[in-house]
Amino acid sequence: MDSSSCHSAIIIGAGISGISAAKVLAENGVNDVLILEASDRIGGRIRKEEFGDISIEIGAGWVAGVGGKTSNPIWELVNQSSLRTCLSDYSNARYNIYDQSGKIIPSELAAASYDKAVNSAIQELKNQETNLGNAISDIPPSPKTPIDLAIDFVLHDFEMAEVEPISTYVEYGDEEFLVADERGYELVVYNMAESFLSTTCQGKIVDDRLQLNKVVREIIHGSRNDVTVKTEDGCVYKAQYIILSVSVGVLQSDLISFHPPLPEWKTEAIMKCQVIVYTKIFLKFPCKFWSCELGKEFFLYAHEKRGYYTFWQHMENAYPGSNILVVTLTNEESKRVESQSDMATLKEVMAVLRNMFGADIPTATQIFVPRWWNNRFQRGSYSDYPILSKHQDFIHIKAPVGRIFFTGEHTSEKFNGYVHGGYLSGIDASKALLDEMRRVENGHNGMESQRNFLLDPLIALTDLQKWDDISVATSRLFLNKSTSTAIQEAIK
Ligand SMILES: Cc1cc2nc3c(=O)[nH]c(=O)nc-3n(C[C@H](O)[C@H](O)[C@H](O)COP(=O)(O)OP(=O)(O)OC[C@H]3O[C@@H](n4cnc5c(N)ncnc54)[C@H](O)[C@@H]3O)c2cc1C
Repeated sequence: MDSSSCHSAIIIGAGISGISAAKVLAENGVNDVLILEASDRIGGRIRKEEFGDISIEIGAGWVAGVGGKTSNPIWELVNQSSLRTCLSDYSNARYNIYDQSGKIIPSELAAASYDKAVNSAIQELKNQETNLGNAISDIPPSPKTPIDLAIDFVLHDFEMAEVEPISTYVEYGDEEFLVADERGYELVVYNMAESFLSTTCQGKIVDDRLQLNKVVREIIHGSRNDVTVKTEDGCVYKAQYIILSVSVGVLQSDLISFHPPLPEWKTEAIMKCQVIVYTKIFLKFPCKFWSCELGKEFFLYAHEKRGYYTFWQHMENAYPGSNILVVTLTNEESKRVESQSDMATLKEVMAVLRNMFGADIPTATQIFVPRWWNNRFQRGSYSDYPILSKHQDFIHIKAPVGRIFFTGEHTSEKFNGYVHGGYLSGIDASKALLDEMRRVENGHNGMESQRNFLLDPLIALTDLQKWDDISVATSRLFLNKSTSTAIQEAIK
């Protein structure tokens, strides 16, 4: 498959959404798909690394949402791949809080602080809902003490479902299973890819339809018949359609330029979406010095700086005898640590651990600090929408622009931020593309198909009643004259 041919579709990105999209197309007879992936592997944010004789998950680690009435599709894929998993019970974390002198905070105090944090989060949510955010009397006091800050961090940065219902847990159940398997969580993506791409008997993918190390830099989508994609190494590809599965962090960056530029409604939706940086730092020790009793897997460190090496997990349940601890940072702390040397981070981490467990503990022999923020193919860990996000924001972030379809976890209204969100969004995007291909095949001309693409976001603008308003919207969509005439006819 050379770069001069025009493919039915090019999929940009080979994370779980790109691969699930490609699989659906292949299953529906669209076989001349080309997948362009910037890195040297598939899986994207599902990624294992060898560390201290085990496989660590530096990206997604858990199947979140298990045990409910409906089965999480990722849980099914994990089981079909026979991946070993381990139930995570966070309920005790709030009672395992160490202060800076190594004392465990009494459980009554911890429970009271937790209740206070939940109540104030609920109050804050009510304020937002009733638009009373400015009423001084209703603003809950912000946490100040180390224990309140530690609990606030866990409640908000770890999406504990006590405050508002989270679709993942409502729909699929509230259990979480850590993938603890040498083959890695990414096996799910590899198995999916191998179901439609050729592989060697050693399981290596050798199929021209997957091109690794292809960094897409430019998408030219002005033509009415095809789209042109240019990569960093100077290659040019053409396709009838594009499925763009890069993260919202990448869309917010200048890695890919669009000619003509994306319409304003699309760029607004992209820029509105928040990106969370979530960093799991792995530490290998010559021996254990922490408790491995039941209910002690997760523990917290209370410090006057919010999120300063707060959330800890030992890996003995997942990998007995591994002597590995994991500490999780988010957002500003993640960015701060990404910008310093691993040795500087090790020094900070050891000072924290010595505060908790005493001066005599051994220094870690290995450290692994993932850098999701500085990775130009990610620019963050996952999307996060404000609790009261509008349905319309999701419609816009997902809506196609001409021949470009959008997918990825950030396009999933219900499950953004999760592996299953990425997986399901890939299926959705391909189904939408297949519908469009069928419409064209059934004799609708390009104009009508274009009209369908462009009406989707218009329909979402529910306040648009009059043609005047539609005209404004069509100009925002960068329509040419003939296409806007088609829309005018369509709405008569
Ligand atoms: C640290 C961390 C922890 C997480 N923990 C969990 C968890 O426990 N449970 C859970 O359910 N989810 C978790 N997630 C979220 C989950 O990993 C993601 O939601 C999901 O993997 C996203 O898949 P995707 O296909 O949408 O995007 P990606 O996996 O990011 O795929 C996009 C692909 O596009 C490629 N790309 C980018 N730019 C270009 C370009 N210019 N040209 C070509 N290719 C490009 C990238 O290299 C990447 O392979 C976590 C994520 C992170 C980072």
